[in-house]
Amino acid sequence: MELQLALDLVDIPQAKQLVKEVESYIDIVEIGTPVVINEGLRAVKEIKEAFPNLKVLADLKIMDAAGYEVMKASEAGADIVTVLGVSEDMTIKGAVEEARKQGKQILVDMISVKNLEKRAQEIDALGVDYICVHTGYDLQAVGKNSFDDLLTIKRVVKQAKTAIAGGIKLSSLPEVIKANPDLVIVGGGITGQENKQAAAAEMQKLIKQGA
Ligand SMILES: O=C([C@H](O)CO)[C@H](O)[C@H](O)COP(=O)(O)O
Repeated sequence: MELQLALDLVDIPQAKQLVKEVESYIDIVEIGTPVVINEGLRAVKEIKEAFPNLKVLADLKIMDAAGYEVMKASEAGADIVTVLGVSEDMTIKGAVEEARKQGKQILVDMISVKNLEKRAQEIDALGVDYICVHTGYDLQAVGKNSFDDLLTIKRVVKQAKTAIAGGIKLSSLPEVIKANPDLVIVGGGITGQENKQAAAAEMQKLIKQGA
């Protein structure tokens, strides 16, 4: 099980400082959608250059023109690029095709997917690398989480790795670990803590011990 740090509400210098603090405790650093909106793919490039040993995920949440966008994110240094599960199969196929050409990976974000069980099976058959259940900020604000959704994809996904994102904190991490996803994505659960290094270290410890 891997740990991904999601960076959403920072600029590039703050992102570098944050990653420096926690780099020994994480496997993947996510350049979050708001960072890409504010800073562009330059943020992906600068973080990959500064931390070549970490995998970098570009959270583009692609909805169309995936081949082109995966190509641009790959050129910037992304190892993994996100595409939305609600997009057309053609879009997801285009993303996978380009990722294969570039030697990169695709994570499909299932945010806002209505029939999760059916769509997860369809997307799994398209050859993506990760399928991720995700409760975004707007639903987190009304108390939702993706723990049941994780159990659903764990049951039906056969090829892809499984991932979970959205509001995961140290207190809820043991419940997530019990469901055994391949990837746990944490933003505010680390970046919102006073001692970010301690939070990341504790999360890595729980993940390594399996609870
Ligand atoms: O993808 C995300 C969100 O849509 C904003 O871009 C976050 O990176 C993801 O939710 C993880 O962050 P936390 O919810 O703060 O753990």
